Amino acid sequence: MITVTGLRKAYGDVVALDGVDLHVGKGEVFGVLGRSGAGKSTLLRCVNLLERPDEGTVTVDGRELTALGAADLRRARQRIGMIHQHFALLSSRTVAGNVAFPLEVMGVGRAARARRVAEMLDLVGLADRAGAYPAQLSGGQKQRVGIARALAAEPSVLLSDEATSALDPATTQSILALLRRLNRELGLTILLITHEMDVIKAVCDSAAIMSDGRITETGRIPDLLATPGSRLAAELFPLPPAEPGIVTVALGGDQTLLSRLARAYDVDVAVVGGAVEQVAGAPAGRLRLRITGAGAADALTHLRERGLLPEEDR
Ligand SMILES: Nc1ncnc2c1ncn2[C@@H]1O[C@H](COP(=O)(O)OP(=O)(O)OP(=O)(O)O)[C@@H](O)[C@H]1O
Repeated sequence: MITVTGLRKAYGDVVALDGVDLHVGKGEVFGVLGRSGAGKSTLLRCVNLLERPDEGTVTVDGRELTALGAADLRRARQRIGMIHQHFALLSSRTVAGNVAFPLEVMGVGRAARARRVAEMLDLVGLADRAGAYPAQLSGGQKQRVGIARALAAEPSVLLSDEATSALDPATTQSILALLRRLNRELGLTILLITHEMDVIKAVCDSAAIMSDGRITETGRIPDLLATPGSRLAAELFPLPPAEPGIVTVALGGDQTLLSRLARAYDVDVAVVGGAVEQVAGAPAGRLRLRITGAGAADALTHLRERGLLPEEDR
């Protein structure tokens, strides 16, 4: 749905993007994680061409944006919604007026606009606040307005620029849950940038780490958890150094792995440490295990062959 190749962008001597390749599949929630200054915002602004890259291509929903002229680009951009850290609402307009704004720009008629605004406010749970002004809303409500506005023109892609960074933890979780629901119900593809691990854990199917204008790691989160030396896995699920005789097992979608292992190989499996949490709605993480008994070596071979011993080769 989003493909970026060889993206470069410099501001004078500062190289913000240094050859970025990225692919976000249709219906995926994809998170780009990185420290301040890594180039995340620049990447997001290049994806909808608010910023023109010096080199490289950006393709969204089958159209190469970097090859379009101004008028075509304006139309293509309508298929890309965006939400912002500080909401970027118009303070002189009501909630309904803010959501209607992109539809007015597109020339949608009054009746269709009103219908669509009501539908969007219903979708984000703000039907009763249509006449309120942004100053009368909480941060979470403001971001819901931002989301309703971003989706008003029925985009296929939503870009999220640190959308929960200004919100408290409980509100953050409710906004992330809303994004996940919109992803499921509307099939919306979401590309988000964040510096928060919890955001990645809560909503993302896939993630990339960005550092100094480059993507250093990318993949589906369960795959990264099973990848030797993965920095993302280590940051998502930090574990102390392993002791001798203890193995680290990646836990992905297979929740009955350990009981089946114990039955099949006649081994005892002791959990001596680990970090497991809900990742995009399913349990995932890493476990530290001591596996003993007659079939221990075969059990380890079974895990190794399935690529579930990510720390073994390090
Ligand atoms: N308009 C600009 N003019 C000059 N330099 C810029 C501009 N935008 C970004 N930069 C520089 O490019 C680099 C990457 O910035 P960018 O904002 O993309 O990083 P980021 O990962 O989003 O960080 P943050 O989370 O702090 O916004 C930084 O060194 C930044 O100072």
